[in-house]
Amino acid sequence: MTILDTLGQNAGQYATAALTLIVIWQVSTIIYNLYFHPLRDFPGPVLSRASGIFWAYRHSTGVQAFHTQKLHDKYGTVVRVGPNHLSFTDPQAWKDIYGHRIGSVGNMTEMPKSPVFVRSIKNIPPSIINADREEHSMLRRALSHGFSDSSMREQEPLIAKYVDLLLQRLHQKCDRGNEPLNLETWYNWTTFDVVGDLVFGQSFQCLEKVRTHPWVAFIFQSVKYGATTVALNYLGLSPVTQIIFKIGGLSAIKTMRKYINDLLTSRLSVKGDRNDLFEGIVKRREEWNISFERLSANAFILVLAGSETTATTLSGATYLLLSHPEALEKLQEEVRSSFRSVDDININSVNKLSYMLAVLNEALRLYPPVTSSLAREVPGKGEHIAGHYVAGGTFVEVQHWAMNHSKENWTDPWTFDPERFLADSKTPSDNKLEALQAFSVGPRNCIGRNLAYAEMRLILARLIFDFDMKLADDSKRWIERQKAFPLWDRIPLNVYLTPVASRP
Ligand code: HEM
Repeated sequence: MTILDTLGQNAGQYATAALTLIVIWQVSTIIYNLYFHPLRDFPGPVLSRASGIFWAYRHSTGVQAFHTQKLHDKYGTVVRVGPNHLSFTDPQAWKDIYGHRIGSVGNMTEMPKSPVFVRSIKNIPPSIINADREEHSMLRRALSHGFSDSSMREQEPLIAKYVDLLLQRLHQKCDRGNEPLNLETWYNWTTFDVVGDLVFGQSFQCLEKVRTHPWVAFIFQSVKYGATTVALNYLGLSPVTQIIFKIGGLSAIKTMRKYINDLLTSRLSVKGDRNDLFEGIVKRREEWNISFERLSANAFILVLAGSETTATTLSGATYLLLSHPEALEKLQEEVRSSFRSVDDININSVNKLSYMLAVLNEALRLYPPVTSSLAREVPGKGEHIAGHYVAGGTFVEVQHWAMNHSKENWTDPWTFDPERFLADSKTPSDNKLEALQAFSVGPRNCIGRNLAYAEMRLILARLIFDFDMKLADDSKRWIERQKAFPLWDRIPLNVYLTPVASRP
């Protein structure tokens, strides 16, 4: 026998041994997950309890949130969606998972976010969304003034400028109701321009130039890509994620960084105070020694969080209204009887539109901008969540999509019914309104909530005041045809707009 033969034989034996070890490891993991894991008594489908691969696959293909909702329908308010992962639809879970925690394990004031879900790429500097607790509370304090009511009053003329421009463009382009317009894009351009100005001191000129800025496309690509990296990390393949990022993501990030860096440099050169969303961080830049990269990461997150979500809700509300003529009629009646002219419509006056608020809340329920993926990791030895004892190290979450469509929380959960949110509604209802927490709760909840409502009310009021709207045939079943990563992969929402003044 030659040396080569012996080597070949050995290589074959090593490969067989390695394969056998992998199979034994996989089988024992599955047996452990099913029969010995601390979560073994929680209900869920056998495949999800046995391996994380099914959750990871669904997450990366944009269908995970929909599947989890179906599991809740079948198994109840708590479901084991992965071997080490529970999803809850009991509203109490909002407080137990995301709420402030006083005197809890290890002096922790919050249940921490897991790097698996929020820091899938290690090389990208953290921002407010994924910073650790200390850095997060510093950033949050610094930003809070820019999001206060008094700041919003100062920011109103800037917001109104873009809303005016949106309306002007829609009048120019609508061809008196003969040319359908993709409102999903128009909303996105508007919210993007507004937040661009509120962060960088200049808009992305989407409305001005009637074109999508490369950032808009990049933001969504990064969200989709993020779902895949989370899925890989979920399976313990973080090193693969880092390699894929180095090969594919790095050059895209570099291109985007150039855009951000130019805008940021120009923002940092502004002399004196600018009462916008970013001023609080800019002011403390030197005192806290915040690097340019960290500033840039926070600016990116503010633009993403402040544009996508608001545009999504406006699109969802418009679609749902146009698919429910009786609700549209009520809203038209409310808006058109409340104002004599467009000059009366402002952030203060739209606050009084109670039916509009109910419409927006119902849209946030049926089409939540963040469908899922706000997972936290149970600290210490374990915690009680919605009456269940959950072992330390478990991923726990409330998924908006599942919570908002739960038959335990809502009467007719799939029906668009804004009335359920009206306090003076005479109809008896079993709706648990506290189940809707579109902006999350606790120390990491949405800091932009008031801004979002102000922007959405203003834009919707202006549209309803100026136009009659009709959904184009190609935009029927608009929600059902989309995927979520876990932000929506929105498809065009084509609408015919007829100026009210030009109606025969
Ligand atoms: C309908 C509109 C919006 C919805 C539904 C929404 C929803 C949310 C949710 C669910 C979170 C928690 C994320 C987490 O736990 O990881 C969040 C965080 C955040 N949102 Fe919003 N958001 C909206 C609009 C806005 C706007 C207009 C801004 C302004 C820039 C904004 C800025 C932020 C920021 C900075 C955070 C991180 C807060 C922190 O970690 O302390 N959001 N948002």
